[in-house]
Amino acid sequence: MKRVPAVLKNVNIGKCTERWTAEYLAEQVGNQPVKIHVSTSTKLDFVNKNFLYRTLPFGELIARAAEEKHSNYFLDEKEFYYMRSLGDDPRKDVADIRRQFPGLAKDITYSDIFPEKQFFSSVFRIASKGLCLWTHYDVMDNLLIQVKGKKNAVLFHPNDVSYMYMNGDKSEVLDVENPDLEKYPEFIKATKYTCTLDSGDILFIPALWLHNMTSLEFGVAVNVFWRHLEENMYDKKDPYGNKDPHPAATALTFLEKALKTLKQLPDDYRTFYSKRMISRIQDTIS
Ligand SMILES: O=C(O)CCC(=O)C(=O)O
Ligand SMILES: [Fe+2]
Repeated sequence: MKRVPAVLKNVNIGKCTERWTAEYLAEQVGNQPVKIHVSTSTKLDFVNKNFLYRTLPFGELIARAAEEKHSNYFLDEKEFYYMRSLGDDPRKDVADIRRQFPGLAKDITYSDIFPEKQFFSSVFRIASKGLCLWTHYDVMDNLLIQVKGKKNAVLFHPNDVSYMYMNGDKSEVLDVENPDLEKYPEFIKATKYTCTLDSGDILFIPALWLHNMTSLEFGVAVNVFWRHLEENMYDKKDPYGNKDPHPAATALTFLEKALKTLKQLPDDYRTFYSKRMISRIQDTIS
């Protein structure tokens, strides 16, 4: 399989496309508590933390995420909601819709695009209309199944990562449509790939491709992550599927150590040796 992003249309994903109305979801799942992000802004900002973590009964979350003005709210009658499902023990376990939402899992079939033994997690996602999740990368290959609601997706090739002002797995450029180019001048060099997903569409997001999503309508999605590399490459304690593969994580730690070590030198020497290091790294890039 060619590992480039693609939108798959007209794939049979089961009964979910007809069944998953807000009412049906609430009825099937009931009132089990779910962790959510709540914000008065549509653009979640992980730098300035413009959102709260809260817990709601699932039925209540669905009702609120499907409406635009709320009579019950945390911050404001027009607040926005985002749910990303978690594992049984969120610090250790990965999300698996078959375990946390068995009443819904029966309605969705993901195609046999990868062998079950490479399965990593399946994440149930609910979003208010308008909500935009920050640009980030995941370390697994991913099928994002947009069951209900239109969604805009923006993707960037992994080779553009140096223009993305990364902070761990997230980009500090929060508004990729109107970026602050004084603060992020290199971002202009990044190529944006965009698409709109309709209800029932599937987006293939290969590992390391940066992406962000904006829900144009109340959105219900399930995404499935699976391993592309050998199992032993991945961090065993990675509930979100965003920890860098072992060799990458180790190399990044060495780099931080190297930078700290160079600090012992006066500026002109540090610059000289930094440039030598950059040349060595440059040589390894294919
Ligand atoms: O659809 C979303 O809200 C985010 C999806 C995402 O980041 C993913 O599937 O990896
Ligand atoms: Fe993602």
